[in-house]
Amino acid sequence: MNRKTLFEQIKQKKSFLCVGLDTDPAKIPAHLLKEADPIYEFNKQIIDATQEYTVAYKPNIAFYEALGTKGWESLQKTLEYIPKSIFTIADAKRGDIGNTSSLYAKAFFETMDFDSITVAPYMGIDSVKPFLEFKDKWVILLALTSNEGSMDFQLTRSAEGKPLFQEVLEKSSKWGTPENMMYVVGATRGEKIAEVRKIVPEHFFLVPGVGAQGGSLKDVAKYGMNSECGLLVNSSRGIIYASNGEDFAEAAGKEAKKLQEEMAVLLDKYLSL
Ligand SMILES: O=c1ccn([C@@H]2O[C@H](COP(=O)(O)O)[C@@H](O)[C@H]2O)c(=O)[nH]1
Repeated sequence: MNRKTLFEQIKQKKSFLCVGLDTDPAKIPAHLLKEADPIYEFNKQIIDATQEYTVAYKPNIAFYEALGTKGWESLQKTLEYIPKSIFTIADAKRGDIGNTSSLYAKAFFETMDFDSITVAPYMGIDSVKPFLEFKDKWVILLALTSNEGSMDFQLTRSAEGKPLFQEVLEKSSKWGTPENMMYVVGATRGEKIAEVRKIVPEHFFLVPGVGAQGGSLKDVAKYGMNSECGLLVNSSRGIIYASNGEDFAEAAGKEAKKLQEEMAVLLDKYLSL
């Protein structure tokens, strides 16, 4: 999917919500466990209940690969079930020497037809470039993550006082363009999002950390929105585990709707959509 189509979807749905499919067999409702593929059945019902409110789905690949062959099958079926108008993110956090990255790109962009993949920047340009060679596919590079440990490296400063995340943004933004590269920026970092926005004014940000991790949607919009929205805000557990009873899909739909309604207000406020 290209940037224009993504922005059209955001305007049409008045939403920049990404629903995270972090589907854990230990957390899905008991009545689904009798199904042949409980993970797929859970995802299918979550997708049915939330697709009206969301512009992206983000399966976290760890939850599927931990289950071996069956997990990969559930992932493939889930991907095929997601409507083509909705942006898909393989949250796989890959990146390796060039020839290996080429095969990761082939796995997620050709063998599976994801629109985008999260990539770690640590190994540098040759580990990222192979993902950028696919038309209308996206690299979502980790820039400033939502976890505590982001302080260990990302926020440490060079002798000149520049934080590492700034170096990553400045350098990597020359590898691709705002048409094929986004950045992960955690919602838990509040006003830091403004610093990132100054360095990369045009790029989309994938923003995890609202919901279960406590980040503020209002702050994300205030500090991060640009003229084409420029945000995909993810919530995983806050939506998909809103209930663990038979009403799980309905409860997920309600949570997604609540976030979409807040997003519609913020889009009106900052973009007059
Ligand atoms: O900085 C990051 C990068 C990725 N994630 C991922 O996003 C979701 C968040 O899930 P919640 O349940 O909404 O907290 C999850 O898949 C993480 O691996 C992140 O949280 N922070």
